[in-house]
Amino acid sequence: MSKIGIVTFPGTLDDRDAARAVRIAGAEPVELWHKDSDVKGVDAVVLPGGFSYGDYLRCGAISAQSPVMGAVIEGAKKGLPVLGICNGFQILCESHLLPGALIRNHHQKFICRDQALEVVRTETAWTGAFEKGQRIVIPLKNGEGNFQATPEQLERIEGEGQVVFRYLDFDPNGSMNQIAGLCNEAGNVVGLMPHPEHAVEDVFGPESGSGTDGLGLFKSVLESLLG
Ligand SMILES: NC(=O)CC[C@H](N)C(=O)O
Repeated sequence: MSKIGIVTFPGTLDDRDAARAVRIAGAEPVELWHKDSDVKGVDAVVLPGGFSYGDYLRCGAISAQSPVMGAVIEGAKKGLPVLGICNGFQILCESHLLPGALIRNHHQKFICRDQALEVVRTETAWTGAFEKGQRIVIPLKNGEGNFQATPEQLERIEGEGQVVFRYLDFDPNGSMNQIAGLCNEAGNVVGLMPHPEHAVEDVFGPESGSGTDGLGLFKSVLESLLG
């Protein structure tokens, strides 16, 4: 059975839901702690959402310097699949595994809603089980989800096809080009602001969409690990 590491930083909130999503998808979750200096031989890593280090300095900035991130960065460069969800996406940008930055929502408020997304890119370790252009609905909950990049970075992101998800119907935070999620050039590292781990069971998932649209990310990585 594939093993997926879930990293807990001080202030992480969604590690248990991420572990549950991994289990429902059919893999074994492995607890990783921010002080770990290796990733215990896992097949993939999830950086879950939350408020690591109380969002001090900038969301994800302190976590990006933790020992475990040294190992995650090293693994990611060799092709280890890594998924950053919300605060995890912020950590990936702060670690420079993904380009750009997440800043305060343009309306300056924390937002919590079921959000429609377009799956723009399916050639990644985490989205292969979706159809290109598929519409999915998963929860979104953050204060700093506004994706910004320099004009050169944005041109490169769009030119290389690194946009994985875009917001549909409603602009929740002012992100450039409605970008909700990105991948690195190789496609093994994916970060997104909305929370797929909260849409993996009928009874708890959003009322619109299938309710379990988030499961596709976790199923996708297992398929990609099988090759
Ligand atoms: N749900 C989350 O992971 C929130 C991330 C971060 N603390 C923010 O508010 O933007």
